[in-house]
Amino acid sequence: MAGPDLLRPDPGLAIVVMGVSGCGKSSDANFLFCRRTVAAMLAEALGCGFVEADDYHSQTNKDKMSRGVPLTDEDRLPWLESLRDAIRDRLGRGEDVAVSCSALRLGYREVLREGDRNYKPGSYGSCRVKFVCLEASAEVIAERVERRAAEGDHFMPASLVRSQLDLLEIDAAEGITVVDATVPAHAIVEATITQFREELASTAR
Ligand SMILES: Nc1ncnc2c1ncn2[C@@H]1O[C@H](COP(=O)(O)OP(=O)(O)OP(=O)(O)O)[C@@H](O)[C@H]1O
Ligand SMILES: O=C(O)[C@H](O)[C@@H](O)[C@H](O)[C@H](O)CO
Repeated sequence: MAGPDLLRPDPGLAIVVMGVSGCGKSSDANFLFCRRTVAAMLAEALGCGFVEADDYHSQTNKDKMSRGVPLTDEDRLPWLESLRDAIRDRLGRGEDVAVSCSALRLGYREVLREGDRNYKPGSYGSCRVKFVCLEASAEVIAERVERRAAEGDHFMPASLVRSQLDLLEIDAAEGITVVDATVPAHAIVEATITQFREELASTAR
């Protein structure tokens, strides 16, 4: 007879695609003429939910960024907490979820890791919230954001790229995989699924 552990649903896994504005979290992978994010492609491949962090910003935060003023930690906290709650919701139901969020600093990622109710600060390995960081040179990022702003496609101005790059920090102890943001989005998605295959709840097996 199955023991209680076997009757419990698999715990879900949250995979956060992170990095500075313009790194390609919302890459230009065109699918049926729609712009798809790496995280959205990941969600589709896994058959799980998708959370786009930009959708969780208050209008005040968006207006501030549009004016070329970087957000402060105080501006970001309620936004990060709402993302944490969205992650907690999915993991609480035993579901996987793909998230697109800059998550530039360790402190910001710690808020998101609290989406795993069992998370103990610093136990990165056992946390059900994982991060994959897209990285490209400052020149590549600036060029992408300038082009995107010129196309009138996004509220984030190129003038904020420097502040984004200055904030980005990853602690080696976190064990975050840093991915070359100039490779095609589908390759990033495939590598990410391979990396987390064992930990994913019910999909991509
Ligand atoms: N692999 C790529 N090769 C070439 N251009 C890319 C690539 N990935 C993204 N871009 C382009 O770079 C620009 C910025 O990318 P994107 O909007 O995905 O960034 P982002 O990380 O989602 O930024 P933000 O956090 O500001 O939303 C877009 O115009 C996109 O088309
Ligand atoms: O923490 C931040 O400074 C912001 O969240 C930005 O990263 C934006 O969300 C994003 O880059 C614009 O789309």
